Amino acid sequence: MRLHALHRGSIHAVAPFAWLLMSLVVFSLAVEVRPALAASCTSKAPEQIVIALDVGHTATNVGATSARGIGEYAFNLKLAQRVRDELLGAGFRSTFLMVTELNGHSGLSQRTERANRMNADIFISIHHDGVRDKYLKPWLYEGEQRGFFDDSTGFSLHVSPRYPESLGLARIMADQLMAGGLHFTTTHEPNNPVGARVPYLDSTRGIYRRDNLVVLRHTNMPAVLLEAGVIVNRDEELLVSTPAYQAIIAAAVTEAVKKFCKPPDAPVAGTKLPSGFVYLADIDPTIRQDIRYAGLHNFVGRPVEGYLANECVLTERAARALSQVQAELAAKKLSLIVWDCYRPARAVREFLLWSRLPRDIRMKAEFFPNTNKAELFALGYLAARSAHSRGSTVDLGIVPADLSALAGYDSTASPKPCTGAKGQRFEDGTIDLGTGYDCLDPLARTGSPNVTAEARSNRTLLQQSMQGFGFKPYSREWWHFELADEPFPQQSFDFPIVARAPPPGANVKQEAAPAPPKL
Ligand SMILES: C[C@@H](N)C(=O)N[C@H](C)C(=O)O
Ligand SMILES: [Zn+2]
Repeated sequence: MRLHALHRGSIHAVAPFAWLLMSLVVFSLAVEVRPALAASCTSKAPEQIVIALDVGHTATNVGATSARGIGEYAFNLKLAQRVRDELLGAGFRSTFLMVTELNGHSGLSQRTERANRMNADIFISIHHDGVRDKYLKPWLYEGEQRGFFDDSTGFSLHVSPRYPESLGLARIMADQLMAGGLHFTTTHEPNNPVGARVPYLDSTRGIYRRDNLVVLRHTNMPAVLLEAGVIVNRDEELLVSTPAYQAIIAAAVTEAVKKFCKPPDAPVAGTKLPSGFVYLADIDPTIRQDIRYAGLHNFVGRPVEGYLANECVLTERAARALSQVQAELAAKKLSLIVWDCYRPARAVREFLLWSRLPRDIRMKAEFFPNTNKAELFALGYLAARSAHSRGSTVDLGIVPADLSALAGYDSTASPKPCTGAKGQRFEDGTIDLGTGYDCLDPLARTGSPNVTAEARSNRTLLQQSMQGFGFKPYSREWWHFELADEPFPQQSFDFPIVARAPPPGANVKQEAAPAPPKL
């Protein structure tokens, strides 16, 4: 992929390529996370799962040029054919190779329209990586002047943050690629000038966040762009062309599709919760919910592992106690809002891994402006064995009962520190509680004298309301409460949070998938 053509921040630097840039980006950048859906393929037999394999670039607009002068398109086509054969061989009989002739924006729209029209379950765009032209070093190959860059190696995966399912697919794919012995590239990190300079969605797996790639944003299905290797690297160009390398990629993609569509441990919507657990919405639908770790607006800046739905799951005992708090607050024309409830142990592991990556500080400005990320666990803002995983702990605040809609989160807007005064920090609709939620800062200490008198009194109201029904507060975080008499005091759970079953009697229509159009 031609990198200079993809990075918004480099418009001036790449003026000659502006037309190409225009063709690859869309300018409506407000990011809205769509509700997590179970992958549509989980309920289908392999031969019914429609897979659109998009060959990146075109025969006349070839993308990056390899160290030996070959257009990226040729690499993409060959690899995509190899991946298609592997998928077909594994029983995915509805795999279609998408080759586009049109260049520019129309070509990109054509790709997404085709995939949408054919009701594809999965969209995978195959690419090979380059670097910005100005970082290429000259060399002579077979008498021709060529450009190379040997410092970059490895694969990368790119997804739009609007679709949590895409991130799920990318994570499985990255794991498979690494299990095949490949490593991911750090080329595209924000502070690496040679690459796309985009944030990670998962820095442990080489998954980058792409807000503005047409093929990822406008496809109506889980969509992943795979950069299979770096063809401006002289060794890697040779490596990616070998049947052995292509076989690893093909096997990894196929295995990822298998796991994504038939995950052994990923229950689909409506799967029964372990005994003793409930969906809070089934116990008290009046309690507002904004499960932050299921979306982008949290301190890691991405949906966290195990949070596949924006649903509060708790032990029944905790949910019933919370409902009593809610009834008491309703008399004051107030309501609870929950931000985190049961937390799968895998999410805690992800927090731990994330805290060890010093470069990933994208969310610092809002969530921990004054705290060193490496110390978040030591300082007690995060627990390595969290009470949340026992199912009776909840993070919550108070909103006016008549609050209409919660303000949307725009991840592209300038961050507002959570320590700012009400009106200056993110407007979460709560009464003034002194900081935003998950403000990992001394100001969030429940008894902090440094917040306004109104915030102190509101914290006291929250604390007294919760203590009245058996919850213990936590001195470091005004929003965190643990049920004292919890049913599972010694256990840590790790089941994923999935969507609730539709209410009984709901008319769920099962439509037969239309035959995919000929490409
Ligand atoms: C991170 C915050 N929401 C939280 O819940 N912290 C406590 C200490 C935890 O991780 O259990
Ligand atoms: Zn908490």
